[in-house]
Amino acid sequence: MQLHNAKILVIDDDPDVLIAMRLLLKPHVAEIAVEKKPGNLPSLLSEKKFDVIILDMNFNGLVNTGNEGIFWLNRIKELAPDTDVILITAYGDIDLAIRSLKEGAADFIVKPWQNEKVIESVTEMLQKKKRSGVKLRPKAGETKIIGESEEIQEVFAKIKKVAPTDANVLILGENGTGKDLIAKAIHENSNRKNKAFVKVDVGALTSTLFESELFGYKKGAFTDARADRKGRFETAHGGTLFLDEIGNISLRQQARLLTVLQNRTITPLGSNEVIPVDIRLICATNLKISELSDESKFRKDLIYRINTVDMVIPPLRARGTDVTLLSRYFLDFYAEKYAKGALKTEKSFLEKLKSHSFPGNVRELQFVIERAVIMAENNILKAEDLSFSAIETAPEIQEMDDMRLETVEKNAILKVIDKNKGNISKSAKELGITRAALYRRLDKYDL
Ligand SMILES: Nc1ncnc2c1ncn2[C@@H]1O[C@H](COP(=O)(O)OP(=O)(O)OP(=O)(O)O)[C@@H](O)[C@H]1O
Repeated sequence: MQLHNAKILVIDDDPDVLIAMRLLLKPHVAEIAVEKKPGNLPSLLSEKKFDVIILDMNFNGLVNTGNEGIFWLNRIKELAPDTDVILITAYGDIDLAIRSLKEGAADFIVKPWQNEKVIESVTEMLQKKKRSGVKLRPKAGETKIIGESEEIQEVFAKIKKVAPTDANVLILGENGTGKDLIAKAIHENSNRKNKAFVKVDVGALTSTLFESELFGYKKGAFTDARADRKGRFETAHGGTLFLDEIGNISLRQQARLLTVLQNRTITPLGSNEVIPVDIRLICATNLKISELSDESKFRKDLIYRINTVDMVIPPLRARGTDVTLLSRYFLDFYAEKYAKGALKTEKSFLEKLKSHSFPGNVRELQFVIERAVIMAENNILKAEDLSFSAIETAPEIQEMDDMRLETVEKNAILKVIDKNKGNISKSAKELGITRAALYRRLDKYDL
C-alpha cells in the first residue's frame, strides 16, 4: 500500500504531540485522525478502518509503567487486527518498546522523534502490511482463515502442530464453521503442499458414484464408462485427500473405504490392477463424535483409522470478537467485489450482528454481509441493512415454542426455496448450508 492512500490515527493525551503529528503526516497521507482519549478507541474503530495507528505508550497517569499503552495495544489488536500499531515511547524506555513488539506492535518511535523516521516507519509498515490468520497460500489469490478469538487460535495452533505430520485428521464442526478451509490449511502447511489437494463430498455420492469417483474405472466397466478415468485416490497420490460429509456414508461404503485405508491400494472398477496410493487423509463431518460412535451407523474401526487426530471447530457464536473481525473482512471483500467504495458501519449494524446466533456460522455471516453490501443505499450500513436467514426469523419459531424443530426447519426450507423460485444453490446459500446438505434435507422431509 502507498503512503498517500493510507488512513492514519494518532492517539496521545498530549495535545502538542497530536498537533505535531498532524502537521507532519497530513501532506503525505490520505487521511489523518487524532484522538486524545484512548477510551474512545472502540467506537472509533467500529466506525472506521485505519491502516496504521500511532499510539503513545505513556499516558499521563501517576506512574508511567506503559501498562496503559500495552492495554490499548491489545485492545487495538482485538478490535482491528489488520491495523499496524506504531508506538511512541519515551527516550530510554527500550524495555517497554521490546515488550510492546512482543505484544504485537509493528514498530516503535522514540521521543523526541525525528520526522523522517516517522515517515519511514509508516511507509515501511504499509509496504509489508502483514495479515492475520493462517496463510493458506502465500502467493496471489491467497485464502485466509480469519480469526483472533482464543477458540480459533487454538485451532490455528493445532493446524501448525498437526500439518507437518502425516496423521489422518478428522475435522468436526457445524455447517459453515470453516472445515473446508481448515482442511486446505492443513494441506498447505504440510510437506505435501506442492502436491494435489483433492476434495470429495462423499456424503452427496450415490453408492455407484462413490466407487467410480473414488477408485476410478476402466473403459467399459459400466455402460457410461466410455474411457478410463482415474479415481480421486489416484489423483490425490502424493498429496491430500479430503473427504467431506464422511458421517453420511453407508456402512457398505465405510467397508470399502476401510479396505483402501488398510491396504493403501485401490483397484479401479473393471480392472485387476492393484494401484498403490500414498495419501494423507482428512475427513470432515458436521456430526458430533458421539453421533459417529453409534455403531449401527458408523464403524468403530473406521473411526480409529480416520481419526488419528481430531479437531473440533467451534461454532461462530462461541468465537467472541471474531464476528466483528469477520464482518469487517467480508465488508471489505464485498465492497471491493461490488465496487462500492469505502463502506462505514453504524454502531447498530455491528451490534445486530453480535447479537445474532448464526446457526449457519461463517457461511451465514458471509452471505448476510454480501447481501447487505449489495443492497446498501449509501456508504453507511445500518442495522436495517441486515436481514437474517428465514430459519432465524420465521415467525413460527417465535410464536410456537412447542412446535417440533423439524417442522420449523421444513417450513423454513420451503419458504426460502419458494422465495428463490426453486433455485437450490441460492436457497442453500441463504440457509447457510451446502447444496448437498439442502438436498439431504429435501430428501429427509420428502420435499
Ligand atoms: N475463519 C474464516 N475466515 C474466512 N472465511 C471463512 C472462515 N470460516 C469460514 N469461512 C468462509 O465461510 C464459508 C463456509 O466455510 P466452509 O465451506 O469451509 O465451511 P464448512 O464447515 O466446510 O461447511 P459445511 O459443513 O457446510 O461443508 C466459505 O465461504 C469460507 O470461505
